[in-house]
Amino acid sequence: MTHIAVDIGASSGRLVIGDIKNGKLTIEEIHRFANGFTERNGTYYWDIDHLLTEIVKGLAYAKTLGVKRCTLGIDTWATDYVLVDQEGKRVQEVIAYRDKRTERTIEKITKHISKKDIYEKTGIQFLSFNTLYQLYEEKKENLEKTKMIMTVPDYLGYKLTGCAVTEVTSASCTQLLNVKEKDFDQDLLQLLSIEREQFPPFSYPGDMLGYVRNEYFPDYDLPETKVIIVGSHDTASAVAGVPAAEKNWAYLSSGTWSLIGIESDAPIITEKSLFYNYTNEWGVFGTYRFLKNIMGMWIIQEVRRHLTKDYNFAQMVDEARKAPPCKQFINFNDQRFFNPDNMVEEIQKYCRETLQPVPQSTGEIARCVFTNLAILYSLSIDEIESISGRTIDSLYIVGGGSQNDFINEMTAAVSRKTVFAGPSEATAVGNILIQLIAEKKLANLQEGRNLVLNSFSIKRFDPRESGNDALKEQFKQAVFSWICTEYRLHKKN
Ligand SMILES: Nc1ncnc2c1ncn2[C@@H]1O[C@H](COP(=O)(O)OP(=O)(O)O)[C@@H](O)[C@H]1O
Ligand SMILES: C[C@H](O)[C@H](O)[C@@H](O)C(=O)COP(=O)(O)O
Ligand SMILES: [Mg+2]
Repeated sequence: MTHIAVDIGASSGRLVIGDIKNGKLTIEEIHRFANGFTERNGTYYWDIDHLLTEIVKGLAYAKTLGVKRCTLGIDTWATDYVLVDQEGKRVQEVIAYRDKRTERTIEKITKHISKKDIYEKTGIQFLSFNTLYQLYEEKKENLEKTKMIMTVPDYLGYKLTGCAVTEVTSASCTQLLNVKEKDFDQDLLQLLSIEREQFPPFSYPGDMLGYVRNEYFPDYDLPETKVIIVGSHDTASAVAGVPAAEKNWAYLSSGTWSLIGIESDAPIITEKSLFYNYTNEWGVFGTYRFLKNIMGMWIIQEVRRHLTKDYNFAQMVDEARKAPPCKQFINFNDQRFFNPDNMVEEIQKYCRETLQPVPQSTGEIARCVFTNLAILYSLSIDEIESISGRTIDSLYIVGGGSQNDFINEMTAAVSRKTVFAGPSEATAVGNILIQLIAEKKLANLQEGRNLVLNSFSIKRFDPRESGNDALKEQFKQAVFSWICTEYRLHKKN
């Protein structure tokens, strides 16, 4: 039996075939496609039909490779949802989380229920685009027409199999689940005038969803495909794919977003975790992903989009290395960087406002982005250690961003932690691990993680290496200018 992962992030999607051969986990990307949102009449939308078509195309291609039977797992980004009416049709197109409709919604909702109460109920970080806030802004007539509210990965599974579920790792990111009651929180649903029954029954990683209904796709010759529920939230699958063998490790799922955190057997919901805005997204097999969203490679993706010359990401790293040491601190988690019209101009404007040198060249801007992301990662590790009481010995960076050795080196240098980088397709790898466990080819997740460690080349960055001394000097400069920046910002306000 072949196993295929569908991993769709904000910038790209891919189908990856995986299996265990000669004691190693082998993966092969068989189909990759672009993802992204477009603006129509002032609203940002995903193209969900495009994503479904690309999944089916990838399955048809697998058939041409000789795959007659397979299992399939689907993971995507979280928080966005699909409204499905009585006939099984979409009530409206799928709005993207970077849409501006929820810019002020947290303020509106916290007039009815405090942040402290919401956090104590859900343990979920406050992101302006959480499903709770999106549904608050949803047109009432749309919700009245809605029979089922589904997250994006659950909707894709439904369109393939006809089976409707609410997978818990993705559902937890809605900020609607009561972490003690392990179900949707009635107070929050009431605030939205939504019934619990509008969400399909829960499903859990390792459950079987159903078979792809080939009759739904008469134009394609598809393998017999059994869909298995994985960590439907891509970050849940990414964490599952982290090749950690020892204890006291943290992860950084580095893609469009940087998700940095630890795996916990219980939620961590304290005054401090609320203050630093950490979340307790549900993980696979009853774990919790205690983590924080950092703006991530979105920043460099948007910088790249506004450059006059076309660079690939490896070239941007080369340009950064050639540039002089970074002389400015930018808190890229500032909401102004969430979806500005022009990221290059926004970065330069921030530096002017905070009386810092303004980066001009591609290399200067790229170095500024990478340097400041590494600082934010290192600060987060400090926060995680302080909140959890754990000592973090190593940071596993996985996802596309794990290929950025400039950031890997810098993060090791300033965090003083050993950094392991890879696999870049950890999300797809974790997705496949869960399928292998469901198919009894692996006993448990640790066996899977050990297999990943022994199957992929994982780079190691030691904080004590001499090459990092120069970096530490740069960081002293950057952190000093950050302190000055924060002071200037507060003085200004
Ligand atoms: N060769 C590379 N060198 C450095 N960074 C890279 C490279 N390839 C990809 N990246 C980084 O990985 C990011 C995409 O990561 P990925 O995990 O595929 O994102 P997502 O899942 O959000 O679509 C890119 O935005 C880029 O910053
Ligand atoms: C909006 C959420 O925070 C987002 O889903 C994030 O958790 C995530 O899934 C990031 O995935 P990418 O692969 O797009 O970085
Ligand atoms: Mg991703």
